[in-house]
Amino acid sequence: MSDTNPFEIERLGASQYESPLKLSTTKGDHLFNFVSETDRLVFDLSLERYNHCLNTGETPICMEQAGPRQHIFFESNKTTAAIVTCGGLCPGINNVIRGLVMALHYFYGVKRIIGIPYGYEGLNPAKGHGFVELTPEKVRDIHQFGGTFLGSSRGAQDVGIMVDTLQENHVDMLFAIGGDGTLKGVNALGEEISKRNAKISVVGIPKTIDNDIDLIDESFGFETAFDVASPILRDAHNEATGAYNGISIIKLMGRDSGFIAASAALAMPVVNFVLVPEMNFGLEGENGFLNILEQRLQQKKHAVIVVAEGAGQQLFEHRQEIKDASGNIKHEDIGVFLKEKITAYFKGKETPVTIKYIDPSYIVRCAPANSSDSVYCSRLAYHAVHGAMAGKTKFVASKVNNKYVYVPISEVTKKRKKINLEGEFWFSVLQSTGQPFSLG
Ligand SMILES: Nc1ncnc2c1ncn2[C@@H]1O[C@H](COP(=O)(O)OP(=O)(O)O)[C@@H](O)[C@H]1O
Ligand SMILES: O=P(O)(O)OC[C@H]1O[C@](O)(COP(=O)(O)O)[C@@H](O)[C@@H]1O
Repeated sequence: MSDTNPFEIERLGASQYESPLKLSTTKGDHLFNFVSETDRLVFDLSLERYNHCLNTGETPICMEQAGPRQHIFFESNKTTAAIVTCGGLCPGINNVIRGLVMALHYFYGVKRIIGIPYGYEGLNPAKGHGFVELTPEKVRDIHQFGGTFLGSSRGAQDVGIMVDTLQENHVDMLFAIGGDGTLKGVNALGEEISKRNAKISVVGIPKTIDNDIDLIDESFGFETAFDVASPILRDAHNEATGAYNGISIIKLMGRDSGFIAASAALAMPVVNFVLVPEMNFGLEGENGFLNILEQRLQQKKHAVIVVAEGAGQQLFEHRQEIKDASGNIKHEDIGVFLKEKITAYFKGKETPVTIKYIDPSYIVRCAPANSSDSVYCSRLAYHAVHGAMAGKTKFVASKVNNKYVYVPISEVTKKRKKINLEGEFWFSVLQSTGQPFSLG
């Protein structure tokens, strides 16, 4: 946020050009419904956040209504835009790329759009990836596919070198599609750009299937993730019921937050246990997971367990902290661990069980976006372009309390969003599964 007014989204300068936006209809041309620049709002605090601010005296977060501005900062036909995708894959990345290119080209007449290959690595010339020229023809069909058309990467790059690359290539605006790490990167790029007094707008479009970005309603692709996971759970249930004391264990992604596992279990209510990183559960003893599972088998003769990859890490005795190239902790394999523990437990009791272990993590992550996410991705992309063209910088385009808004990047990277184990969402999961409130 700017030093002068903590409520404002940063701007590169005063908007100077008339927006070229027009909508043609058979009834004649009419202008877009522009969002007034004086309509800066501190709005959309949830009741929970409102109470938090009241109790702590914290300043409410400024969000601006997203949408086209009548006066824009960049002269469209002299503008160069760049797009980069970083971090793990997620359904909908290609829809966002496509939406950005179409909006830049058709809404504003931006002629030069470059794709940065392989994440922030592509902004380091030493890596030799070059650039990809992006046109409407090139991106026309990419929304039909999962993954990212541009490629992605993890790992730190020198911020100074990246800004050098942007300046040397006359880039006016950079759109970075990524999660927590990417957005921190956008912020760092924005700081360096300000130091150099350069007029480059940097914009984040939050992406992660873990749905762990703070403040925003949901990250795109998250809904597709549990949509894709649902039939897998259905079939895992068929496997479990097809054998006497059948147990299916399905591992889903969720490094620090268990939203995919919990939502998938609600979407396909055949699940009996959901284990998420937010829980601190034990295996042994009367209330331990193994005993509760045994009771379940005695009553129903089958069980379906969904486990998020970051769950139960406290159960590993000699845990080594291994990190990926970006510094994210790589968790021990809780799925395989549970399978072994359950096998050993029932063997010790001479109880026959049939265990099926299913890990669809990467299949879920690289699926194409479903219709609902496709709508969301297009709208996010259009709003990101409107904000950048108006000269706003260091913001994310997103949806908060069901409204499209611009939020200062620094506000969404302060902490990760997690399931509130005292909240209605988690209680619904417990009610749906019949799982006890605490395990062990
Ligand atoms: N504080 C930071 N400053 C600059 N770049 C960062 C920062 N944190 C992460 N990055 C970079 O952002 C990229 C994506 O981060 P990563 O954590 O892998 O994925 P995600 O964006 O999905 O969380 C990586 O290239 C990483 O080095
Ligand atoms: O194996 P990879 O590609 O490093 O990714 C694994 C991680 O990526 C995710 O899918 C998403 O993580 P990011 O938000 O950091 O992109 C996590 O659920 C998972 O832990």
